[in-house]
Amino acid sequence: MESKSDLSQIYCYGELLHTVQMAHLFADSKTFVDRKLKNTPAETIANFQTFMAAKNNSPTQDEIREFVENNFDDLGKEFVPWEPTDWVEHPAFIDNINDPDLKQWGVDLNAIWKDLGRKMIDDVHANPHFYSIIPVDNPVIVPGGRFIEFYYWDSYWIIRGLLYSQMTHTARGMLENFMSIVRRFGFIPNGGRIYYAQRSQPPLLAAMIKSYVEFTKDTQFAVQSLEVLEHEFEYWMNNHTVQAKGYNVCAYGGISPGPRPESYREDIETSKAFVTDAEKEEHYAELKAAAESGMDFSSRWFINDKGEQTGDLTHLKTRSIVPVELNAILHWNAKIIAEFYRLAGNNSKAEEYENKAAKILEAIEAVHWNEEAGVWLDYDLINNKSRNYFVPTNLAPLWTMSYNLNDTEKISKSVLKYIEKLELDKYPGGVPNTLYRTGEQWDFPNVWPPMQYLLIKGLENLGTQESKELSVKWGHRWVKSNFQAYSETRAMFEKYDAERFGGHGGGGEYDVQKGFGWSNGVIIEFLDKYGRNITLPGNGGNDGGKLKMWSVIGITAIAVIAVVVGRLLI
Ligand SMILES: OC[C@H]1O[C@H](O[C@H]2O[C@H](CO)[C@@H](O)[C@H](O)[C@H]2O)[C@H](O)[C@@H](O)[C@@H]1O
Repeated sequence: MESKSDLSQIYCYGELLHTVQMAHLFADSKTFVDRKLKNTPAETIANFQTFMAAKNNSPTQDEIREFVENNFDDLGKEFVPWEPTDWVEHPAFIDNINDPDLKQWGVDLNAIWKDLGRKMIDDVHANPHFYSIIPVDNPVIVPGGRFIEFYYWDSYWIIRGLLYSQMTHTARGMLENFMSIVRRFGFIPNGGRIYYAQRSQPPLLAAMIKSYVEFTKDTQFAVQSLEVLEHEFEYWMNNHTVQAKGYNVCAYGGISPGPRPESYREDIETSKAFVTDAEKEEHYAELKAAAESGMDFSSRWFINDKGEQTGDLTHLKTRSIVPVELNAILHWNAKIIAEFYRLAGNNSKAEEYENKAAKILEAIEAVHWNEEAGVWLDYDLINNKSRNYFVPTNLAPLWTMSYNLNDTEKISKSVLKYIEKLELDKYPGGVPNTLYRTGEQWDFPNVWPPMQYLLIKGLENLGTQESKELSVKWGHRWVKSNFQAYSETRAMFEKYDAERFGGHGGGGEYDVQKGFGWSNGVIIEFLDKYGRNITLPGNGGNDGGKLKMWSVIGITAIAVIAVVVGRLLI
Protein backbone atom coordinates (compact mmCIF):
# COMPACT_ATOMS: atom_id res chain seq x y z
CA MET A 1 0.00 0.00 0.00
CA GLU A 2 1.30 3.45 -0.96
CA SER A 3 1.66 5.97 1.81
CA LYS A 4 0.61 9.59 1.65
CA SER A 5 4.20 10.64 2.25
CA ASP A 6 5.35 8.94 -1.00
CA LEU A 7 2.92 11.17 -2.84
CA SER A 8 4.04 14.18 -0.80
CA GLN A 9 7.64 13.49 -1.85
CA ILE A 10 6.55 14.14 -5.41
CA TYR A 11 3.98 16.91 -5.10
CA CYS A 12 4.92 18.73 -1.90
CA TYR A 13 8.70 18.66 -1.33
CA GLY A 14 11.89 16.76 -2.24
CA GLU A 15 14.45 16.42 -5.01
CA LEU A 16 12.06 15.44 -7.78
CA LEU A 17 9.85 18.49 -7.20
CA HIS A 18 12.90 20.73 -6.93
CA THR A 19 14.51 19.42 -10.12
CA VAL A 20 11.37 19.67 -12.25
CA GLN A 21 10.14 23.02 -10.96
CA MET A 22 13.58 24.65 -11.23
CA ALA A 23 13.86 23.44 -14.85
CA HIS A 24 11.08 25.92 -15.75
CA LEU A 25 9.32 23.52 -18.13
CA PHE A 26 5.95 25.22 -17.88
CA ALA A 27 4.91 28.87 -18.09
CA ASP A 28 2.81 28.30 -14.96
CA SER A 29 4.50 26.35 -12.14
CA LYS A 30 1.11 24.96 -11.06
CA THR A 31 0.93 22.85 -14.24
CA PHE A 32 3.47 20.27 -13.06
CA VAL A 33 1.96 19.59 -9.62
CA ASP A 34 -1.49 19.11 -11.18
CA ARG A 35 -0.37 16.30 -13.46
CA LYS A 36 -1.30 12.69 -12.72
CA LEU A 37 1.33 9.98 -12.17
CA LYS A 38 1.73 7.25 -14.79
CA ASN A 39 3.27 4.87 -12.24
CA THR A 40 2.97 4.43 -8.47
CA PRO A 41 4.71 7.07 -6.32
CA ALA A 42 7.38 4.55 -5.26
CA GLU A 43 8.07 3.60 -8.92
CA THR A 44 8.15 7.28 -9.91
CA ILE A 45 10.69 8.07 -7.20
CA ALA A 46 12.78 5.03 -8.18
CA ASN A 47 12.62 6.09 -11.84
CA PHE A 48 13.75 9.57 -10.82
CA GLN A 49 16.72 8.23 -8.86
CA THR A 50 17.80 6.04 -11.78
CA PHE A 51 17.35 9.00 -14.15
CA MET A 52 19.45 11.35 -12.00
CA ALA A 53 22.22 8.78 -11.57
CA ALA A 54 22.31 8.21 -15.34
CA LYS A 55 22.63 11.98 -15.89
CA ASN A 56 25.32 12.48 -13.23
CA ASN A 57 22.79 14.49 -11.23
CA SER A 58 22.89 17.28 -13.84
CA PRO A 59 20.20 16.59 -16.43
CA THR A 60 19.52 19.17 -19.12
CA GLN A 61 16.14 20.88 -19.41
CA ASP A 62 15.21 18.66 -22.37
CA GLU A 63 16.11 15.52 -20.43
CA ILE A 64 14.00 16.64 -17.48
CA ARG A 65 11.12 17.36 -19.88
CA GLU A 66 11.45 13.83 -21.24
CA PHE A 67 11.44 12.40 -17.71
CA VAL A 68 8.24 14.31 -16.94
CA GLU A 69 6.54 13.20 -20.17
CA ASN A 70 7.48 9.56 -19.43
CA ASN A 71 6.28 9.63 -15.85
CA PHE A 72 3.39 12.11 -15.72
CA ASP A 73 0.11 12.23 -17.58
CA ASP A 74 -1.63 15.27 -19.09
CA LEU A 75 -3.50 17.86 -17.04
CA GLY A 76 -7.10 17.30 -16.03
CA LYS A 77 -7.04 13.47 -16.12
CA GLU A 78 -8.88 13.30 -12.81
CA PHE A 79 -12.14 14.77 -14.12
CA VAL A 80 -14.97 13.84 -16.45
CA PRO A 81 -17.19 16.46 -18.07
CA TRP A 82 -20.12 17.00 -15.76
CA GLU A 83 -23.29 18.96 -16.12
CA PRO A 84 -24.89 19.72 -12.75
CA THR A 85 -28.01 17.55 -12.45
CA ASP A 86 -29.93 20.29 -10.65
CA TRP A 87 -29.13 23.01 -13.20
CA VAL A 88 -32.24 24.89 -14.33
CA GLU A 89 -32.48 27.06 -17.40
CA HIS A 90 -34.49 29.85 -15.85
CA PRO A 91 -33.86 30.28 -12.10
CA ALA A 92 -36.11 32.75 -10.32
CA PHE A 93 -33.43 35.44 -9.98
CA ILE A 94 -33.73 36.08 -13.74
CA ASP A 95 -37.32 37.26 -13.19
CA ASN A 96 -36.03 39.93 -10.82
CA ILE A 97 -34.07 41.62 -13.62
CA ASN A 98 -35.83 44.32 -15.63
CA ASP A 99 -33.20 45.45 -18.11
CA PRO A 100 -33.22 43.11 -21.16
CA ASP A 101 -29.41 43.12 -21.55
CA LEU A 102 -28.83 42.41 -17.88
CA LYS A 103 -31.48 39.70 -18.05
CA GLN A 104 -29.63 38.01 -20.91
CA TRP A 105 -26.40 38.36 -18.94
CA GLY A 106 -28.08 36.64 -15.98
CA VAL A 107 -29.04 33.78 -18.32
CA ASP A 108 -25.43 33.60 -19.59
CA LEU A 109 -23.96 33.59 -16.07
CA ASN A 110 -26.32 30.84 -14.96
CA ALA A 111 -25.11 28.76 -17.93
CA ILE A 112 -21.46 29.20 -16.91
CA TRP A 113 -22.07 26.93 -13.87
CA LYS A 114 -22.13 24.07 -16.41
CA ASP A 115 -18.59 24.93 -17.57
CA LEU A 116 -17.24 25.22 -14.06
CA GLY A 117 -18.60 21.89 -12.79
CA ARG A 118 -16.05 19.11 -12.13
CA LYS A 119 -16.68 15.47 -11.21
CA MET A 120 -13.86 13.12 -10.33
CA ILE A 121 -13.47 9.86 -12.20
CA ASP A 122 -13.87 6.59 -10.26
CA ASP A 123 -10.15 5.89 -10.56
CA VAL A 124 -9.39 8.86 -8.26
CA HIS A 125 -11.26 7.03 -5.49
CA ALA A 126 -9.83 3.60 -6.38
CA ASN A 127 -6.22 4.81 -6.84
CA PRO A 128 -5.86 8.15 -5.02
CA HIS A 129 -2.06 7.75 -4.83
CA PHE A 130 -1.79 8.51 -8.57
CA TYR A 131 -3.19 12.01 -8.18
CA SER A 132 -2.44 15.28 -6.39
CA ILE A 133 -6.18 16.00 -6.26
CA ILE A 134 -7.89 15.48 -2.87
CA PRO A 135 -10.67 12.94 -3.53
CA VAL A 136 -14.18 14.11 -2.68
CA ASP A 137 -17.44 12.25 -3.26
CA ASN A 138 -19.51 15.02 -4.81
CA PRO A 139 -18.89 17.17 -7.88
CA VAL A 140 -17.71 20.73 -7.28
CA ILE A 141 -17.87 24.12 -8.96
CA VAL A 142 -14.34 25.46 -9.42
CA PRO A 143 -13.17 29.06 -9.89
CA GLY A 144 -12.03 28.49 -13.50
CA GLY A 145 -8.92 29.09 -15.63
CA ARG A 146 -5.84 27.58 -13.95
CA PHE A 147 -7.93 26.85 -10.86
CA ILE A 148 -9.39 23.45 -11.75
CA GLU A 149 -10.01 22.28 -8.17
CA PHE A 150 -12.09 23.67 -5.32
CA TYR A 151 -10.82 26.69 -3.37
CA TYR A 152 -11.94 27.12 0.20
CA TRP A 153 -12.99 30.77 0.55
CA ASP A 154 -14.02 31.12 -3.13
CA SER A 155 -16.65 28.48 -2.38
CA TYR A 156 -18.55 30.87 -0.07
CA TRP A 157 -19.49 33.15 -2.99
CA ILE A 158 -19.84 30.21 -5.39
CA ILE A 159 -22.26 28.44 -3.05
CA ARG A 160 -24.34 31.59 -2.54
CA GLY A 161 -24.49 31.99 -6.34
CA LEU A 162 -25.59 28.36 -6.67
CA LEU A 163 -28.32 28.89 -4.07
CA TYR A 164 -29.63 31.92 -5.99
CA SER A 165 -29.51 29.71 -9.10
CA GLN A 166 -31.64 27.08 -7.34
CA MET A 167 -28.81 24.54 -7.43
CA THR A 168 -29.23 23.46 -3.83
CA HIS A 169 -28.18 19.88 -4.53
CA THR A 170 -24.80 20.93 -5.96
CA ALA A 171 -24.33 23.36 -3.07
CA ARG A 172 -25.18 20.63 -0.56
CA GLY A 173 -22.70 18.25 -2.22
CA MET A 174 -19.91 20.80 -1.91
CA LEU A 175 -20.74 21.33 1.76
CA GLU A 176 -20.69 17.59 2.40
CA ASN A 177 -17.29 17.39 0.68
CA PHE A 178 -15.97 20.07 3.02
CA MET A 179 -17.38 18.26 6.04
CA SER A 180 -15.70 15.01 4.99
CA ILE A 181 -12.44 16.92 4.46
CA VAL A 182 -12.56 18.35 8.00
CA ARG A 183 -13.10 14.80 9.29
CA ARG A 184 -10.08 13.57 7.29
CA PHE A 185 -7.65 16.50 7.58
CA GLY A 186 -8.85 18.28 10.72
CA PHE A 187 -9.34 21.50 8.74
CA ILE A 188 -10.05 22.65 5.18
CA PRO A 189 -7.00 23.09 2.96
CA ASN A 190 -6.48 26.19 0.81
CA GLY A 191 -7.62 24.22 -2.23
CA GLY A 192 -8.38 20.67 -3.35
CA ARG A 193 -4.80 19.41 -3.87
CA ILE A 194 -2.45 17.69 -1.46
CA TYR A 195 0.12 20.44 -2.00
CA TYR A 196 -2.40 22.88 -0.47
CA ALA A 197 -2.97 20.67 2.58
CA GLN A 198 -0.55 22.44 4.90
CA ARG A 199 -2.51 25.67 5.03
CA SER A 200 -6.11 26.77 4.98
CA GLN A 201 -7.96 29.90 3.80
CA PRO A 202 -10.38 32.27 5.60
CA PRO A 203 -12.70 29.89 7.48
CA LEU A 204 -16.09 30.41 5.87
CA LEU A 205 -17.59 26.90 6.13
CA ALA A 206 -19.97 27.90 8.96
CA ALA A 207 -21.15 30.89 6.91
CA MET A 208 -21.64 28.66 3.84
CA ILE A 209 -23.78 26.23 5.87
CA LYS A 210 -25.76 29.13 7.35
CA SER A 211 -26.44 30.41 3.80
CA TYR A 212 -27.60 26.92 2.77
CA VAL A 213 -29.88 26.60 5.80
CA GLU A 214 -31.37 30.07 5.19
CA PHE A 215 -32.24 29.10 1.61
CA THR A 216 -33.46 25.55 2.26
CA LYS A 217 -34.78 25.84 5.85
CA ASP A 218 -33.03 22.50 6.42
CA THR A 219 -32.29 23.06 10.09
CA GLN A 220 -31.48 19.38 10.50
CA PHE A 221 -28.44 19.90 8.29
CA ALA A 222 -27.35 22.76 10.55
CA VAL A 223 -27.54 20.47 13.57
CA GLN A 224 -25.71 17.65 11.73
CA SER A 225 -22.87 20.00 10.84
CA LEU A 226 -22.14 21.03 14.43
CA GLU A 227 -19.44 18.46 15.19
CA VAL A 228 -17.46 19.48 12.11
CA LEU A 229 -17.94 23.22 12.66
CA GLU A 230 -16.79 22.93 16.25
CA HIS A 231 -13.78 20.93 15.14
CA GLU A 232 -12.79 23.52 12.54
CA PHE A 233 -13.29 26.37 15.02
CA GLU A 234 -11.04 24.64 17.56
CA TYR A 235 -8.45 23.98 14.85
CA TRP A 236 -8.15 27.72 14.22
CA MET A 237 -8.07 28.56 17.91
CA ASN A 238 -5.45 25.91 18.66
CA ASN A 239 -3.16 26.58 15.70
CA HIS A 240 -3.46 30.27 14.87
CA THR A 241 -3.70 32.09 18.18
CA VAL A 242 -1.27 34.89 19.01
CA GLN A 243 -1.28 37.52 21.75
CA ALA A 244 -1.92 41.19 21.04
CA LYS A 245 -2.41 43.84 23.73
CA GLY A 246 -2.92 40.99 26.19
CA TYR A 247 -5.76 39.43 24.13
CA ASN A 248 -5.89 36.10 22.34
CA VAL A 249 -6.44 36.78 18.64
CA CYS A 250 -5.79 34.80 15.47
CA ALA A 251 -3.33 35.36 12.62
CA TYR A 252 -2.62 33.46 9.40
CA GLY A 253 0.32 31.05 9.37
CA GLY A 254 1.29 27.92 7.46
CA ILE A 255 2.90 24.89 9.08
CA SER A 256 5.06 23.32 6.35
CA PRO A 257 8.71 23.83 5.39
CA GLY A 258 9.91 24.84 1.91
CA PRO A 259 8.52 26.89 -0.99
CA ARG A 260 4.90 26.65 -2.15
CA PRO A 261 4.95 23.58 -4.44
CA GLU A 262 2.64 25.26 -7.00
CA SER A 263 4.89 28.35 -7.16
CA TYR A 264 8.15 26.68 -6.25
CA ARG A 265 10.50 28.49 -8.63
CA GLU A 266 8.94 31.87 -7.85
CA ASP A 267 9.49 31.35 -4.11
CA ILE A 268 13.09 30.19 -4.58
CA GLU A 269 13.63 33.34 -6.63
CA THR A 270 12.43 35.76 -3.91
CA SER A 271 14.25 33.76 -1.22
CA LYS A 272 17.57 34.66 -2.89
CA ALA A 273 17.40 37.97 -1.02
CA PHE A 274 18.07 35.99 2.16
CA VAL A 275 21.38 34.39 3.12
CA THR A 276 20.85 31.57 5.59
CA ASP A 277 18.60 28.55 5.21
CA ALA A 278 16.79 29.60 8.37
CA GLU A 279 16.00 33.04 6.87
CA LYS A 280 14.82 31.43 3.65
CA GLU A 281 12.52 29.11 5.63
CA GLU A 282 11.05 32.12 7.44
CA HIS A 283 10.39 33.74 4.06
CA TYR A 284 8.62 30.62 2.74
CA ALA A 285 6.47 30.54 5.86
CA GLU A 286 5.47 34.20 5.31
CA LEU A 287 4.57 33.48 1.67
CA LYS A 288 2.41 30.54 2.72
CA ALA A 289 0.75 32.52 5.47
CA ALA A 290 -0.14 35.19 2.88
CA ALA A 291 -1.56 32.45 0.64
CA GLU A 292 -3.60 31.23 3.62
CA SER A 293 -5.12 34.70 3.92
CA GLY A 294 -6.35 34.42 0.32
CA MET A 295 -4.61 37.77 -0.38
CA ASP A 296 -1.47 36.51 -2.00
CA PHE A 297 0.21 38.83 -2.41
CA SER A 298 -0.29 42.31 -1.06
CA SER A 299 1.51 45.20 0.60
CA ARG A 300 -1.05 44.53 3.32
CA TRP A 301 1.44 41.95 4.59
CA PHE A 302 4.63 44.03 4.23
CA ILE A 303 6.42 45.43 7.26
CA ASN A 304 9.66 47.22 6.40
CA ASP A 305 12.42 48.35 8.77
CA LYS A 306 10.48 51.50 9.56
CA GLY A 307 7.40 49.50 10.46
CA GLU A 308 5.62 50.64 7.28
CA GLN A 309 3.89 48.86 4.38
CA THR A 310 6.17 49.92 1.52
CA GLY A 311 8.48 47.28 0.11
CA ASP A 312 8.28 44.02 -1.76
CA LEU A 313 7.79 40.31 -1.12
CA THR A 314 10.98 40.15 0.93
CA HIS A 315 9.19 42.35 3.49
CA LEU A 316 6.35 39.87 4.02
CA LYS A 317 5.55 39.54 7.71
CA THR A 318 2.11 38.01 7.42
CA ARG A 319 2.43 35.98 10.61
CA SER A 320 3.13 39.14 12.61
CA ILE A 321 0.02 40.99 11.45
CA VAL A 322 -3.29 40.36 13.20
CA PRO A 323 -5.90 40.57 10.43
CA VAL A 324 -9.28 42.18 11.09
CA GLU A 325 -11.35 39.83 8.91
CA LEU A 326 -9.93 36.59 10.34
CA ASN A 327 -11.02 37.54 13.85
CA ALA A 328 -14.33 38.89 12.57
CA ILE A 329 -14.98 35.64 10.68
CA LEU A 330 -14.10 33.57 13.76
CA HIS A 331 -16.52 35.71 15.79
CA TRP A 332 -19.15 34.97 13.13
CA ASN A 333 -18.31 31.24 13.36
CA ALA A 334 -18.82 31.21 17.14
CA LYS A 335 -22.19 33.00 16.72
CA ILE A 336 -23.34 30.54 14.03
CA ILE A 337 -22.28 27.52 16.09
CA ALA A 338 -24.17 28.95 19.10
CA GLU A 339 -27.25 29.53 16.93
CA PHE A 340 -27.12 25.96 15.57
CA TYR A 341 -26.76 24.58 19.12
CA ARG A 342 -29.94 26.49 20.07
CA LEU A 343 -31.65 24.82 17.11
CA ALA A 344 -30.42 21.49 18.45
CA GLY A 345 -31.90 22.33 21.85
CA ASN A 346 -28.47 22.17 23.48
CA ASN A 347 -28.57 25.39 25.49
CA SER A 348 -25.41 24.84 27.52
CA LYS A 349 -23.32 24.40 24.35
CA ALA A 350 -25.07 27.41 22.84
CA GLU A 351 -24.06 29.48 25.86
CA GLU A 352 -20.50 28.16 25.66
CA TYR A 353 -20.23 29.45 22.08
CA GLU A 354 -22.01 32.71 22.89
CA ASN A 355 -19.34 33.27 25.52
CA LYS A 356 -16.59 32.44 23.03
CA ALA A 357 -18.13 34.92 20.58
CA ALA A 358 -18.29 37.60 23.30
CA LYS A 359 -14.60 37.06 24.09
CA ILE A 360 -13.59 37.41 20.44
CA LEU A 361 -15.72 40.54 20.14
CA GLU A 362 -13.97 42.03 23.14
CA ALA A 363 -10.60 41.32 21.50
CA ILE A 364 -11.74 42.82 18.18
CA GLU A 365 -12.78 46.01 19.97
CA ALA A 366 -9.54 46.21 21.97
CA VAL A 367 -7.06 45.19 19.27
CA HIS A 368 -8.64 46.27 15.99
CA TRP A 369 -11.00 49.20 16.60
CA ASN A 370 -9.05 52.42 16.16
CA GLU A 371 -10.84 55.49 17.46
CA GLU A 372 -8.56 57.91 15.61
CA ALA A 373 -8.97 56.24 12.22
CA GLY A 374 -12.65 55.62 12.94
CA VAL A 375 -12.47 52.06 11.66
CA TRP A 376 -10.97 48.64 12.46
CA LEU A 377 -7.29 48.17 11.56
CA ASP A 378 -4.85 45.26 11.32
CA TYR A 379 -2.38 45.11 14.19
CA ASP A 380 1.42 44.89 13.82
CA LEU A 381 2.86 42.54 16.44
CA ILE A 382 6.48 43.51 15.71
CA ASN A 383 6.05 47.23 16.32
CA ASN A 384 3.02 46.88 18.59
CA LYS A 385 0.90 49.33 16.65
CA SER A 386 -2.16 49.55 14.43
CA ARG A 387 -1.54 49.53 10.69
CA ASN A 388 -3.37 52.53 9.31
CA TYR A 389 -3.51 51.42 5.68
CA PHE A 390 -6.65 50.87 3.68
CA VAL A 391 -7.80 47.31 2.93
CA PRO A 392 -11.52 46.50 2.41
CA THR A 393 -11.19 44.06 5.31
CA ASN A 394 -10.91 47.08 7.63
CA LEU A 395 -14.70 47.05 7.31
CA ALA A 396 -15.11 43.28 7.72
CA PRO A 397 -16.83 43.56 11.14
CA LEU A 398 -19.75 45.25 9.37
CA TRP A 399 -20.14 42.17 7.16
CA THR A 400 -19.95 39.70 10.06
CA MET A 401 -21.85 42.02 12.47
CA SER A 402 -18.90 41.95 14.86
CA TYR A 403 -19.61 45.17 16.74
CA ASN A 404 -21.85 46.35 19.50
CA LEU A 405 -25.21 47.13 17.87
CA ASN A 406 -25.76 49.97 20.37
CA ASP A 407 -22.87 51.77 18.64
CA THR A 408 -24.45 51.59 15.17
CA GLU A 409 -24.95 55.36 14.71
CA LYS A 410 -21.47 56.21 15.93
CA ILE A 411 -19.83 53.52 13.81
CA SER A 412 -21.82 54.53 10.76
CA LYS A 413 -20.69 58.15 11.06
CA SER A 414 -17.05 57.30 11.55
CA VAL A 415 -16.91 54.61 8.84
CA LEU A 416 -18.52 56.94 6.29
CA LYS A 417 -16.10 59.69 7.28
CA TYR A 418 -13.22 57.24 6.76
CA ILE A 419 -14.56 56.34 3.29
CA GLU A 420 -14.90 60.03 2.41
CA LYS A 421 -11.44 60.92 3.73
CA LEU A 422 -9.79 58.19 1.66
CA GLU A 423 -12.00 59.08 -1.34
CA LEU A 424 -12.91 55.42 -1.77
CA ASP A 425 -15.96 56.39 -3.80
CA LYS A 426 -13.98 58.00 -6.59
CA TYR A 427 -12.90 54.87 -8.46
CA PRO A 428 -15.01 54.08 -11.55
CA GLY A 429 -14.23 50.34 -11.44
CA GLY A 430 -14.86 49.68 -7.73
CA VAL A 431 -12.97 50.03 -4.46
CA PRO A 432 -9.33 48.94 -4.85
CA ASN A 433 -7.81 46.40 -2.47
CA THR A 434 -5.13 48.80 -1.23
CA LEU A 435 -4.06 52.33 -2.18
CA TYR A 436 -0.51 51.23 -2.90
CA ARG A 437 0.65 50.18 -6.38
CA THR A 438 3.19 47.34 -6.14
CA GLY A 439 2.41 45.10 -9.12
CA GLU A 440 1.13 42.45 -6.67
CA GLN A 441 -2.35 41.22 -7.51
CA TRP A 442 -3.96 42.14 -4.17
CA ASP A 443 -2.77 45.76 -4.44
CA PHE A 444 -3.91 48.89 -6.26
CA PRO A 445 -5.56 49.12 -8.74
CA ASN A 446 -7.02 45.61 -8.53
CA VAL A 447 -10.57 45.23 -7.28
CA TRP A 448 -11.67 41.81 -6.05
CA PRO A 449 -15.27 40.54 -6.14
CA PRO A 450 -15.27 39.06 -2.60
CA MET A 451 -14.04 42.36 -1.22
CA GLN A 452 -16.68 44.42 -3.08
CA TYR A 453 -19.22 42.02 -1.64
CA LEU A 454 -17.83 42.45 1.88
CA LEU A 455 -18.05 46.25 1.60
CA ILE A 456 -21.49 46.34 -0.02
CA LYS A 457 -23.00 43.78 2.35
CA GLY A 458 -21.27 45.36 5.35
CA LEU A 459 -22.68 48.83 4.60
CA GLU A 460 -26.10 47.29 4.05
CA ASN A 461 -25.91 45.43 7.39
CA LEU A 462 -24.94 48.62 9.18
CA GLY A 463 -28.44 49.73 8.32
CA THR A 464 -28.29 53.54 8.56
CA GLN A 465 -29.80 55.63 5.77
CA GLU A 466 -26.37 56.86 4.59
CA SER A 467 -24.66 53.45 4.74
CA LYS A 468 -27.52 51.78 2.86
CA GLU A 469 -27.42 54.46 0.14
CA LEU A 470 -23.69 53.96 -0.38
CA SER A 471 -24.16 50.20 -0.35
CA VAL A 472 -26.75 50.40 -3.15
CA LYS A 473 -24.60 52.86 -5.11
CA TRP A 474 -21.58 50.56 -4.96
CA GLY A 475 -23.74 47.51 -5.66
CA HIS A 476 -25.21 49.06 -8.83
CA ARG A 477 -21.80 50.25 -9.96
CA TRP A 478 -20.29 46.79 -9.49
CA VAL A 479 -23.04 45.18 -11.59
CA LYS A 480 -22.69 47.74 -14.37
CA SER A 481 -18.93 47.69 -14.47
CA ASN A 482 -18.79 43.85 -14.56
CA PHE A 483 -21.40 43.97 -17.30
CA GLN A 484 -19.31 46.44 -19.29
CA ALA A 485 -16.31 44.09 -19.06
CA TYR A 486 -18.51 41.15 -20.05
CA SER A 487 -20.01 42.95 -23.05
CA GLU A 488 -16.56 43.82 -24.34
CA THR A 489 -14.93 40.42 -23.76
CA ARG A 490 -17.74 37.88 -23.16
CA ALA A 491 -15.81 36.89 -20.03
CA MET A 492 -16.03 37.15 -16.26
CA PHE A 493 -12.70 37.83 -14.54
CA GLU A 494 -11.29 36.85 -11.16
CA LYS A 495 -10.37 40.50 -10.48
CA TYR A 496 -11.11 43.90 -11.99
CA ASP A 497 -9.56 47.36 -12.28
CA ALA A 498 -10.51 50.25 -9.98
CA GLU A 499 -9.29 52.85 -12.47
CA ARG A 500 -11.26 51.64 -15.49
CA PHE A 501 -15.01 51.12 -15.55
CA GLY A 502 -15.30 47.65 -17.08
CA GLY A 503 -11.55 46.99 -16.96
CA HIS A 504 -10.12 43.71 -15.70
CA GLY A 505 -7.23 43.32 -13.25
CA GLY A 506 -3.69 42.05 -13.67
CA GLY A 507 -0.30 41.78 -11.97
CA GLY A 508 0.97 39.09 -9.62
CA GLU A 509 2.57 35.80 -10.53
CA TYR A 510 0.00 34.44 -13.01
CA ASP A 511 -2.14 35.90 -15.80
CA VAL A 512 -5.61 37.17 -14.95
CA GLN A 513 -8.03 34.21 -14.95
CA LYS A 514 -11.45 33.95 -16.53
CA GLY A 515 -14.46 31.93 -15.44
CA PHE A 516 -14.97 32.89 -12.71
CA GLY A 517 -16.61 31.29 -9.70
CA TRP A 518 -16.75 34.04 -7.11
CA SER A 519 -17.29 36.82 -9.67
CA ASN A 520 -20.36 35.03 -11.05
CA GLY A 521 -21.66 34.20 -7.58
CA VAL A 522 -21.47 37.83 -6.45
CA ILE A 523 -23.14 39.17 -9.61
CA ILE A 524 -25.94 36.60 -9.54
CA GLU A 525 -26.74 37.60 -5.95
CA PHE A 526 -26.59 41.30 -6.88
CA LEU A 527 -28.77 40.79 -9.97
CA ASP A 528 -31.32 39.18 -7.68
CA LYS A 529 -31.06 42.08 -5.24
CA TYR A 530 -30.75 45.09 -7.56
CA GLY A 531 -32.03 43.76 -10.89
CA ARG A 532 -35.41 45.46 -10.61
CA ASN A 533 -33.79 48.86 -10.15
CA ILE A 534 -31.00 48.92 -12.71
CA THR A 535 -31.59 50.02 -16.28
CA LEU A 536 -28.62 50.32 -18.59
CA PRO A 537 -28.17 53.66 -20.38
CA GLY A 538 -28.82 52.14 -23.80
CA ASN A 539 -32.15 50.86 -22.49
CA GLY A 540 -33.33 54.12 -20.95
CA GLY A 541 -31.18 54.25 -17.81
CA ASN A 542 -29.52 57.53 -16.96
CA ASP A 543 -26.18 56.76 -15.41
CA GLY A 544 -23.21 54.43 -15.70
CA GLY A 545 -19.81 55.92 -16.48
CA LYS A 546 -18.49 54.60 -19.74
CA LEU A 547 -21.85 53.21 -20.84
CA LYS A 548 -23.24 56.74 -20.60
CA MET A 549 -20.28 58.09 -22.51
CA TRP A 550 -20.85 55.59 -25.33
CA SER A 551 -24.55 56.44 -25.44
CA VAL A 552 -23.68 60.14 -25.79
CA ILE A 553 -21.18 59.36 -28.54
CA GLY A 554 -23.76 57.17 -30.27
CA ILE A 555 -26.52 59.80 -30.11
CA THR A 556 -24.13 62.54 -31.27
CA ALA A 557 -22.99 60.39 -34.19
CA ILE A 558 -26.60 59.71 -35.23
CA ALA A 559 -27.38 63.45 -35.01
CA VAL A 560 -24.34 64.37 -37.13
CA ILE A 561 -25.24 61.72 -39.74
CA ALA A 562 -28.83 63.03 -39.82
CA VAL A 563 -27.64 66.60 -40.38
CA VAL A 564 -25.20 65.54 -43.13
CA VAL A 565 -27.82 63.38 -44.86
CA GLY A 566 -30.33 66.22 -44.49
CA ARG A 567 -27.95 68.70 -46.11
CA LEU A 568 -27.20 66.29 -48.96
CA LEU A 569 -30.88 65.88 -49.61
CA ILE A 570 -31.46 69.66 -49.74
O1 LIG B 1 -0.81 29.83 -7.40
C1 LIG B 1 -0.76 31.02 -6.69
C2 LIG B 1 -1.87 31.12 -5.67
O2 LIG B 1 -3.10 30.89 -6.33
C3 LIG B 1 -4.24 30.87 -5.51
O3 LIG B 1 -4.59 32.15 -5.05
C4 LIG B 1 -5.42 32.94 -5.84
O4 LIG B 1 -6.52 32.23 -6.41
C5 LIG B 1 -7.40 31.58 -5.49
C6 LIG B 1 -8.51 30.96 -6.31
O5 LIG B 1 -9.33 31.92 -6.87
C7 LIG B 1 -7.95 32.56 -4.47
O6 LIG B 1 -8.61 31.85 -3.46
C8 LIG B 1 -6.82 33.38 -3.83
O7 LIG B 1 -7.43 34.38 -3.05
C9 LIG B 1 -5.99 34.01 -4.95
O8 LIG B 1 -4.98 34.81 -4.40
C10 LIG B 1 -4.06 29.96 -4.31
O9 LIG B 1 -5.17 30.05 -3.44
C11 LIG B 1 -2.82 30.30 -3.54
O10 LIG B 1 -2.66 29.49 -2.42
C12 LIG B 1 -1.65 30.14 -4.51
O11 LIG B 1 -0.47 30.39 -3.82
